Amino acid sequence: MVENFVKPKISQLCEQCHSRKAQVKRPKNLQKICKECFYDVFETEIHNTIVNNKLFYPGERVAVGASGGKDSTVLAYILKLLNERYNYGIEIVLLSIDEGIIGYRDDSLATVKRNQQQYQLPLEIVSYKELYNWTMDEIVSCAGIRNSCTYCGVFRRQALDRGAAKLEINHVVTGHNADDMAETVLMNLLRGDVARLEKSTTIMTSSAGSPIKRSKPFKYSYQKEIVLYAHYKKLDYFSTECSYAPEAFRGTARELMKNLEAIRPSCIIDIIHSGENLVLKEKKIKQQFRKTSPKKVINNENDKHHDNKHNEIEIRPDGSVSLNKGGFIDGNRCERCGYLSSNKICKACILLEGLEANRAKIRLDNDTSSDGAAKLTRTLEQLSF
Ligand SMILES: Nc1ncnc2c1ncn2[C@@H]1O[C@H](COP(=O)(O)OP(=O)(O)OP(=O)(O)O)[C@@H](O)[C@H]1O
Repeated sequence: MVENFVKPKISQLCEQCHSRKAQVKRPKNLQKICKECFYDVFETEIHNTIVNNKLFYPGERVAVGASGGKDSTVLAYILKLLNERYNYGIEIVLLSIDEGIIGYRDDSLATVKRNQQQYQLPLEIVSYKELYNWTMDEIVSCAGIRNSCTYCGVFRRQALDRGAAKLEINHVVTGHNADDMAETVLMNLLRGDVARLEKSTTIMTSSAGSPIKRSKPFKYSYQKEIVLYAHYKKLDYFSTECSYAPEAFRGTARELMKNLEAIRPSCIIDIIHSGENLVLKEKKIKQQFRKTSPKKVINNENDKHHDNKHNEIEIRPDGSVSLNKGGFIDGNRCERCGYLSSNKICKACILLEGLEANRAKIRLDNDTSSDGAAKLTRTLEQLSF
């Protein structure tokens, strides 16, 4: 990807400073500028996003969700730089989640550990294994690869919250960029998911029931510019894609957006602006909920103690999974794990329940002995339905 930008054939003066030689064609607007002006506009745009949206307050402790990838590496570098340059007065900590993906996350965490040394920032690592007693490798071998992004997404969101809570930090910043956001708008639009569409461009969010807010300082930063910045600044980042398949529909939306971007570079920002200015009529939201009736619902019949609505998982026609939200009540705690949740049972526990049941079934299927049925009964009895 970087190769497209490394040596642009530009033999003219920078359109910004008009003194140095132009070396970069900005992916965002195709402006031909010198390296120094590129650093300046890129950093200043992020600073403006932070200031205009009042993302931080002096004295605030902020955790950077650090995956070792390009986005979060550039985010940690730039936040440290801007904090010193503009005196935000924030304290920055790196927070990494080890999902347990051998050959991918172990390598990227090695990068984060080097970043910790390079940027002299504290680092906290929280693993799925310690929180859930499952690694993503175990989840995929039990539940298959198809819905791996759903499991990983739910667990990571909660793990970032739990990691931040452990550090007594209320604010996690992530490296989600303009491309990610435009993709999400497109996906929700194409799916007709009007409820999500309205929220998809919000710069600061929090899960219902959680005191931990999440923000995206790269909301307006193009992925290509982030890569370019990391490349010119020689930042140390991990560039391998996750070993498990990306969410199928997101991949399609990404492809569509890349094609649109090739014709019209501003389309990424334009899609975000469209999303920001979208106002929905209340009546239409209600109609939308009726339209998205589940194609298939996994429902735990054994749950006699809880309202079954909380345990529904909808499998959409595109193979993606959505969990039933039930009624939101702020300040609730999950009845199983005790962690903050807007539902009686948090999403992570609902997924874990399905995984445990699946694991028991797999054990039985692989068990050729005659007392297999009795063993299954005993295993199911041990599960905390
Ligand atoms: N294992 C992790 N630990 C901590 N934060 C994470 C982890 N995985 C993702 N994040 C956060 O979520 C953001 C979006 O992650 P995602 O995997 O969707 O995108 P990405 O483009 O690959 O990001 P990156 O280049 O930073 O890896 C990351 O930039 C990072 O801030």
